Amino acid sequence: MVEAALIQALPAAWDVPGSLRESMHYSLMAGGKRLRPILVLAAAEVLGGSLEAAMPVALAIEMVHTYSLVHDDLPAMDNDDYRRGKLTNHKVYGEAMAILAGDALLTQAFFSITQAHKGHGIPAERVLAITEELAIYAGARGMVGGQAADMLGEQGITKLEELAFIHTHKTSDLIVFSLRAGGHIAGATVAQLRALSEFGNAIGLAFQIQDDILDIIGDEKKLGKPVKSDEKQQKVTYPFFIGIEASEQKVKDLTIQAKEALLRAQIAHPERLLQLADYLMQRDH
Ligand SMILES: CC(C)=CCC/C(C)=C/COP(=O)(O)OP(=O)(O)O
Ligand SMILES: C=C(C)CCOP(=O)(O)OP(=O)(O)O
Repeated sequence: MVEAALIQALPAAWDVPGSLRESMHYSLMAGGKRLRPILVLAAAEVLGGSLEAAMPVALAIEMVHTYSLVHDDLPAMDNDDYRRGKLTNHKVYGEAMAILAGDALLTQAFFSITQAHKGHGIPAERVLAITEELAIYAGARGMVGGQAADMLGEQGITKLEELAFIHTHKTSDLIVFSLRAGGHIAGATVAQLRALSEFGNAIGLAFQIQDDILDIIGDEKKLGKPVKSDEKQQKVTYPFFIGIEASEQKVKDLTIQAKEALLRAQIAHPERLLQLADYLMQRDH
């Protein structure tokens, strides 16, 4: 469903310069795992919300995530040549167009969110809450702040708490947003939203630690991006601090913690989200 909707997210009728459209389309359709949009849909589903109405928000978060990866790969940041098994955006379209494609995807995400109200009748106050939360979780107080702390910290991080701050904002915040946004679509209560946040914070941190473990022991072909990239950039990660075995244990503990948070909330059928937590922990791709 997500793939089919993403293909239509940039209508041909829109008057957009050709190479900008191509550059946006290239990264959006490069075939990621679509984890964040799936979390939006799953959170809406477990709370009895409509998947169709959640879709514009699911697309929005994939646009924000894709922009963040296009910019993360730039020479000024991680300077990576491959992403999702293909050449990175700037390697194909040049740095200027990669920056602009990222900017345009971020802006387009806010347009997409409005369509949950305009096209699907989700009450304006819920869509307003989603818009406000996207600005917070993706911006300076969220993902951009986490990325900035990552860049500023690079080799100077000496405490696990500093690393946890980076991971929480760089990675968990978009995951938390995705879950809460699905909750808002379905009209979640404050307690349910809190449980979704706790679940998201725990699986988000587990996901980033797993990503850093895979950077050491993973298979480049399965991952679609170069391994040993953290070592090359001398990045401080959980495996660097506490070793691979303790990091693997931490991923397991966080997954249990995430599931417990969800089970404490009054959600009749949380199965879909519980399955996703297990999938993330076991992922090797
Ligand atoms: C505002 C910006 C640019 C945010 C980027 C956020 C982000 C999660 C980047 C990927 O992290 P990573 O470098 O740990 O992952 P990967 O190994 O996929 O590059
Ligand atoms: C936060 C991290 C670790 C960046 C990569 O995210 P994903 O692993 O979800 O990337 P795609 O599947 O979307 O390419």
